[in-house]
Amino acid sequence: MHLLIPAAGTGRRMGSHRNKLLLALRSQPILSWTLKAAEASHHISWIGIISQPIDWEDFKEILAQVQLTKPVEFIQGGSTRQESVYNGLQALPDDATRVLIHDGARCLATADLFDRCAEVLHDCTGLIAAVPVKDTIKVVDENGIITSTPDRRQLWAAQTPQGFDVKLLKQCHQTGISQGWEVTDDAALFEKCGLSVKIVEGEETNLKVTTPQDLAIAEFILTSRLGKK
Ligand SMILES: Nc1ccn([C@@H]2O[C@H](COP(=O)(O)OP(=O)(O)OP(=O)(O)O)[C@@H](O)[C@H]2O)c(=O)n1
Ligand SMILES: C[C@](O)(CO)[C@H](O)COP(=O)(O)O
Repeated sequence: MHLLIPAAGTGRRMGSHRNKLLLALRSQPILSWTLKAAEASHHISWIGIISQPIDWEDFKEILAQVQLTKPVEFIQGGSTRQESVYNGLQALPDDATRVLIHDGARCLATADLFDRCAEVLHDCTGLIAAVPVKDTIKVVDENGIITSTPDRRQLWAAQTPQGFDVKLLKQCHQTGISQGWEVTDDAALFEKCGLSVKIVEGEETNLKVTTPQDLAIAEFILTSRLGKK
């Protein structure tokens, strides 16, 4: 199974002056943790890191340190996540029929989650990892007034990995470009094209490191998982 890792962001919400994936989490760059999980997955056989050339030197150092046994390629990122994934899809090897896409910033995803998604992807053309929403969610208008309270039983928080049939996802991205759609994940393109996307139970700990608070929480989760050493 081929894996694309969008890693070309800037970390604006982190307030970081560099790519946030270079920030340390338990003394190792955030991206190292994502790569270690991908390395430990039984199903992933090829990794494409979608990233900006300015980060390539640092990312190469991370690769040297993590000592991946799987083939890795750098793919130039775009100015949005959507553009970055588009570039990643064009760079996939010809034999890639299914692809998993996993944010570099979701550095706590386990190898087990990658493997469960890869297994489900044999029998469907679109899936995402997601968890049921625990909060009561309010829909609010521009005046700050609640307009509705959706039934929580139908709400799931989207995560990555997200997995797709490569040919279909390429078509959806192409349609997205021609229609001017701007989306935050690939499942949204699939949905807008009328294609079905299956939910795979994600992991509560699979947070996206977006803000300094997330980094502190990730540190806590990793320390509980690995011990204090
Ligand atoms: N042009 C972009 C923007 C984002 N990403 C990647 O998409 C994932 C999810 O994006 P996000 O957490 O929003 O990362 P940033 O764009 O770095 O953060 P921010 O939006 O706060 O600037 C990250 O792994 C990020 O590196 C990407 O590959 N290309
Ligand atoms: C793909 C994603 O991680 C799913 O939760 C997310 O949509 C990435 O974009 P965001 O704008 O940082 O939420």
